[in-house]
Amino acid sequence: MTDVYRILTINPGSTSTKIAIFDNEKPVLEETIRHSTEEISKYEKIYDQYEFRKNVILETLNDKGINLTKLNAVVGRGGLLKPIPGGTYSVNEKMIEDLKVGVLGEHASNLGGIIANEIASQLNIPAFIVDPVVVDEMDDIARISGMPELERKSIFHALNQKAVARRAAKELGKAYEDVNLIVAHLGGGVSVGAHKNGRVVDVNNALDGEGPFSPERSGGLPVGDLAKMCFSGEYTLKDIKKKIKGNGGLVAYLGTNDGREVVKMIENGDEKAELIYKAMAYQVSKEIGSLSAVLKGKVDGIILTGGIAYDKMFTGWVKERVEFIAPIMIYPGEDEMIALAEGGLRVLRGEEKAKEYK
Ligand SMILES: Nc1ncnc2c1ncn2[C@@H]1O[C@H](COP(=O)(O)OP(=O)(O)OP(=O)(O)O)[C@@H](O)[C@H]1O
Ligand SMILES: CCCC(=O)O
Repeated sequence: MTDVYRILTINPGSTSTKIAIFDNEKPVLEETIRHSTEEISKYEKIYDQYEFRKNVILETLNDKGINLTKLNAVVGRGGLLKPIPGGTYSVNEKMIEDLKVGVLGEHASNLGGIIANEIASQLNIPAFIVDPVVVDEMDDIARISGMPELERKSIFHALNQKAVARRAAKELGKAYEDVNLIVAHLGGGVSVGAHKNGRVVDVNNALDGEGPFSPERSGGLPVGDLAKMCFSGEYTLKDIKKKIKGNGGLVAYLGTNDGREVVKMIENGDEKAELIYKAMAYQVSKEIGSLSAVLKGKVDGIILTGGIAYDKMFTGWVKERVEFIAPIMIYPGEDEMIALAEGGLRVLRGEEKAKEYK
């Protein structure tokens, strides 16, 4: 009987691949392998990066003297699969197929399950993914957009949102299933979710033009004007998509996706930077307010997380607008690596059965 489970976790992001080794919940290795634009931009599709990313992971583990045969499981961040409820999933053939083709689109995390599976199958141990970006627990009422051809989709920072929500529930002395929380993940993308008794019943699609604008995404837009722009003949579909995701938000207004740069601009007296950064906080606050209506005002806590939650000026602006709703809890950064390990551990310990992706 194994007391200590050793788990390798893999989290591929747009500019880095994070890996970690955990002995149960204890991290024994945490590495962020950065990828330069030159390294990444030569690959047309996310799947084309597979060999490159797998090799840098294996080289890093080798350099750190990690004996792979001691691993009990490999857990990857799941990608743009078909919509599924939250939880831990065994990697299977169907999942690999969908991740390879990018059944719902291209995202670096599509490689998480594929690489986890490759490493695990060589070692004859299980491979899992946990709470991928397509976790979909939305209420049916939240799917209605106002245009029957377009259904709202749940695509968000599910892994970190669920992890910090569980942490907050614990701090409130309750089970996640017994609380109502609003979680705002403030990263390169921004997602704000209503967690009602353990289910994310409404959340903005953080990848595709919904919710607040973010460091590099436009968020929701005035649609009539957007439609005119699309048919003006000045832009291709690719141009417009890039304006929504990649070159939107802070990048479009201020030329940077780095919140720390914006803070410096404001400290140097840049009034435009202050207006735009404040507008981002204003939109995040409005989104939180709208989700308080989703939860009928019964909100146990509002959680601010992600990289921008390190910035006290930004969280202060949000706090002053929404603290009348519920207590504010700030968890800067993300808990993604430990969340991956914990998802694997719950299954290895028999506390939860791994779900099957169909
Ligand atoms: N102290 C800080 N002050 C202001 N902004 C910060 C600070 N630390 C990090 N950030 C900003 O947080 C953002 C990145 O957040 P995070 O690392 O959560 O995003 P990501 O992992 O790249 O993307 P995503 O969370 O959307 O997957 C960047 O704009 C970064 O500059
Ligand atoms: C949508 C969640 C992940 C991201 O922002 O890239």
